[in-house]
Amino acid sequence: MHNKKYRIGIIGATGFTGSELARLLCQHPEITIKHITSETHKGKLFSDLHPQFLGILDQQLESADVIENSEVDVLFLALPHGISMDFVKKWEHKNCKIIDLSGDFRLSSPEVYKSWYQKDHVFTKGFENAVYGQPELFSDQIKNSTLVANPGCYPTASILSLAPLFQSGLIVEDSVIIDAKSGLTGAGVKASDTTHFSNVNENFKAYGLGVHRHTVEIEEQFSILGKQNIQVQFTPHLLPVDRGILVTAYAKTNQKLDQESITKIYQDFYKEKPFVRLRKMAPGIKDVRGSHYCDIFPFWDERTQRVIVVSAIDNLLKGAASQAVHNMNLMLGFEEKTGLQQIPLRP
Ligand SMILES: NC(=O)C1=CN([C@@H]2O[C@H](COP(=O)(O)OP(=O)(O)OC[C@H]3O[C@@H](n4cnc5c(N)ncnc54)[C@H](OP(=O)(O)O)[C@@H]3O)[C@@H](O)[C@H]2O)C=CC1
Ligand SMILES: CC(=O)N[C@@H](CCC(=O)OP(=O)(O)O)C(=O)O
Repeated sequence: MHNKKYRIGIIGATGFTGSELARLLCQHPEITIKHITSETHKGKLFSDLHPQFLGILDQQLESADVIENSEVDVLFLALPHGISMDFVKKWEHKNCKIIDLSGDFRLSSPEVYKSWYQKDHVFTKGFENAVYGQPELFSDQIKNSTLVANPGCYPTASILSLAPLFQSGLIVEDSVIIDAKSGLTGAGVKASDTTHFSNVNENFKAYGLGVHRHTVEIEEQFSILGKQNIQVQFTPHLLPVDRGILVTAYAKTNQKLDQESITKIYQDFYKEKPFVRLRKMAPGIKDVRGSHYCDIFPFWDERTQRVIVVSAIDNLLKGAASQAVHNMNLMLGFEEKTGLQQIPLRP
């Protein structure tokens, strides 16, 4: 393992996405994990915190400060938004590629960031070279980038659900409604009232109505694809399951379509995208659980003359960690599927 070529650091390895990154990267043939960090648990072994790694990754957790003078080829930031930007700033002059899993560099400007995250950005220069890391849309830019802003989980499922229709110019601009549901790991490893067992178990509720920060992330990407300013109605919901996101997206089109034509548009758009699978019926979250796949079913409703697209991802993988590894593969010039061919875990 130690003669592998590329050295990796994971900052924030104790969180949900950080430990998923470690799981994927342990099995990646081209890299070696040089550093994994934690502030709260520094000094402990990773496998003491996460027993599933016993005998596989018994590496010591270090403080992020300690590794500042070390050399790595790729640094993954699996940190809360508002904190990642400090690290990007600190590592600016290092000769290493950064993949940030937070929302700190996903938006178009520090001003947009401030209005949706209610926080001043401390590293506005980062917006000049950050690339939005959606491999199905921006693989050429990702290949040449040094700072990738890994997309959010809801945005990944939402953007992939309607991208082919926006790109084809077929969507009526103010008609999009995105109804999204996420498993609990989307809320991070720290327990809260929202994630308390009795508040979640056998419950199901909407949150963030009209104000969720992923709304603007989705709108900005649709605006790029559709070449006009797009607004969407986006409502997230909390599902009482560990992992998974299901998006149901509704839109009006400016031309009459039918099932055959809509299927063809999606087949053409995703024909060389190995991790988007087009389905013949609506997918469920278990169909993609534990994998890097995004399953999509585009449906034309002849009666209402509306398109309904259902997409499913694993929020911790295609919505975060495996998407970050996909971006790393592109940035380092590996075959894009390397280390990412896990078969979904059912039942
Ligand atoms: N969960 C999900 O489904 C998704 C998450 N994301 C994004 O990915 C990022 C990580 O998410 P997730 O893994 O869920 O988050 P978690 O809350 O599970 O983990 C975050 C980790 O960051 C570390 N951390 C917190 N504060 C600091 C700090 N001040 N300095 C250094 N380290 C710190 C903590 O480790 P320690 O206390 O050990 O130092 C913690 O384990 C977030 O920005 C999130 O929004 C994106 C898409 C999906
Ligand atoms: C279920 C749940 O709480 N999900 C999180 C989003 C997941 C996430 O971490 O997204 P970012 O990377 O953009 O922060 C939320 O709604 O805030």
